[in-house]
Amino acid sequence: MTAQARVAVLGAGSWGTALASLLARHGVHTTLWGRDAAAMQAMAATRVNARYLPHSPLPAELHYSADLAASVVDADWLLVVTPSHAFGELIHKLAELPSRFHGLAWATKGFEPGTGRFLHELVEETLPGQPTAVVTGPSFAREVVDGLPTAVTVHSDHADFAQTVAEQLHGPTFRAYTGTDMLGAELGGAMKNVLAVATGVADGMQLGLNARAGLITRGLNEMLRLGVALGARAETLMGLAGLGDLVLTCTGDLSRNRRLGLALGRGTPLSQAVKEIGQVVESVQTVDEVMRLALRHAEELPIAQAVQRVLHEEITPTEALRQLLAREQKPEYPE
Ligand SMILES: NC(=O)C1=CN([C@@H]2O[C@H](COP(=O)(O)OP(=O)(O)OC[C@H]3O[C@@H](n4cnc5c(N)ncnc54)[C@H](OP(=O)(O)O)[C@@H]3O)[C@@H](O)[C@H]2O)C=CC1
Ligand SMILES: O=C(CO)COP(=O)(O)O
Repeated sequence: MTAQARVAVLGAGSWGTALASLLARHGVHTTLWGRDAAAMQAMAATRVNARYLPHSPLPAELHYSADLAASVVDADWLLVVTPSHAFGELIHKLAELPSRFHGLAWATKGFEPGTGRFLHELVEETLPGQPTAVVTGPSFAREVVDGLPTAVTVHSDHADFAQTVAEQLHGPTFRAYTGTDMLGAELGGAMKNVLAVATGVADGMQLGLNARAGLITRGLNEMLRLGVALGARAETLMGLAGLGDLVLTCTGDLSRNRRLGLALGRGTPLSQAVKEIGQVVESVQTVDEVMRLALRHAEELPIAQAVQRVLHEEITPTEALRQLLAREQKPEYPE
C-alpha cells in the first residue's frame, strides 16, 4: 500500500479553503494553514469558513492550523494560495523553516508588487532547486467547494511534479490538465483580472453586449501580444489559463475584479468599492505590474492602460471610454 500523500495548503481565504477541501475529499492528508488562529479554531470546530465561504460545509477529513512550521514540517508538497502581495513574505518564511517538502505549487494570481517579477522568478530565487508549479484556470472558489464541474491547468517545468499536483487535484467534478508554460499560465491568470475590471466598468456603464464582447476580444489580443513578447506560448493564452479565465471573470458576477469594475462604472468611488467587496481584488496591484512589463517590452496595451488610469483615479470611466473610442482606425492584426 502506498503512503497517504500529505499536503499543506497555505492561505485560508476562499480559494485556499476550496482547494484544501478538494484535496481532502480526494483522500490526500491536507492541512489548511491560515494566519488567524481564532478563525482556524472556529473552522475546525464548525467545519465552515464563516468569513470566506459561509454557505459551504467543509469535509471532516480536512485539518486546520495557524502554526506555519507545524503545517509544513511533514508535508510532501505545498500549495500557496495567499494574495500576491503576501506571497513573497510567505516564501521567505518557508525558506527558514525545517521541512522535507519536495515541490511548491501556487494558485495565487499576480506578480511581485513593485517589480513586475513573476511569482516563479521569486520562488526560484528564494527556494532554488525546488520543483515549482502554477495552478490556474477558470475556477470560482464557491463553485469548486460546492462540487460544480470545473477545469484548471497545472503548468510546471517539472513534468513529474505537475503530474503529482494535477492527479491529486483531479477528481469526479474537477479536471486538472497539465502544461509546461509557467510564464504563459501566470501571465494569463494575472492579466484576466485587469481585463475583468474593463468589462465590469463597461457593463456598469450599461454600454451593452457588443462593448463587452469587443473588450474581451481586444483584451485577449493585449494578453497575446504581451505574452508572446515575454516568451509565453500563444496556445497557453488561448486555453484555460488565458481565454478560459478571461471569459469567466469578464462575464461572471462572482468575480471580484468584475464587481470592482461594475461598481466603478456605476460611479462608486474606488475605496468604497474595494471595501464593499471585502476580499482580495488582485487587479488593483496587478495593473501596475502589467503596465510595467508592457513598458519594458514596448507593447501598447490601451485597455490595460485605461484600467490603470481609472484605478489610479486619474480619469473617470467616461473619459477612459472616450479615449478608447477615439483611437485611430487600424488593421485588427499587425500584417
Ligand atoms: N477566490 C477564487 O475564486 C480564486 C482566487 N484565486 C487567487 O487566489 C489568491 C487568494 O485569493 P482568495 O483566497 O480568493 O482571497 P480571499 O480574499 O478570499 O482571502 C484572502 C486570504 O489571504 C489571507 N492573507 C492575507 N494576507 C496574508 C498574509 N500576509 N499572510 C497570510 N495570509 C494572508 C487572508 O487572511 P485574513 O482573513 O487573516 O486577512 C485570507 O485568508 C488570489 O491571488 C486570487 O487571485 C485564484 C482562483 C480562484
Ligand atoms: O480567478 C478567479 C476565477 O478563476 C477569481 O476571480 P476574482 O479574483 O475576480 O474573483
